Amino acid sequence: MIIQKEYKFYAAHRNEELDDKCSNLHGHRYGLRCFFEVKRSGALSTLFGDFDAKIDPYLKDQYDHGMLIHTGDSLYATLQDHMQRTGERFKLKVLDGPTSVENLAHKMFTEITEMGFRLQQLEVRETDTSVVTYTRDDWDEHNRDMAAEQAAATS
Ligand SMILES: Nc1nc2c(c(=O)[nH]1)N=C([C@H](O)[C@H](O)COP(=O)(O)OP(=O)(O)OP(=O)(O)O)CN2
Repeated sequence: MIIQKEYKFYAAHRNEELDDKCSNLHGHRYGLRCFFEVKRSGALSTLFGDFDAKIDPYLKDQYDHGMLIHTGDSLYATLQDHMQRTGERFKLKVLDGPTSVENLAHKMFTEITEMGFRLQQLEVRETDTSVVTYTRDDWDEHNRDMAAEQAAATS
């Protein structure tokens, strides 16, 4: 059985690798639609509130009104330098790759899985017209690709 739950957060980002408007620092209202695999026990399965109790604070603490940033983006070093010099603290959500919806979906699929939920798929909406549907198969393939890249880098 699948339970669908929807969430949202606001965050800044840019994609420094793209040679267009997306390399400008800008913001989105990100929308998440989670498809959770659950098991029924009697009249109920996982309570809707059990998802919210973990996912709402996770989004508030780690993503909402923060900035998604790639460690390889030159802006990351600049922001770190600024924080060190001024003592000011920015809420940064650090990704190992560019902050595309595809990479964000991988990170969030991993983090929600680590909370103990089993996702069948995750939809991540970046704009009014663009949504990425990221399945468990996509996640498995992404993990395999990342492991292979890491092995190649260390060999
Ligand atoms: N496959 C992907 N394509 C694009 C991504 C991405 O993450 N994965 N990201 C972007 C940009 O970050 C951008 O913010 C969104 O771009 P775009 O859809 O072109 O923005 P619009 O303002 O045209 O949105 P509308 O809702 O269509 O007005 C680009 N591509």
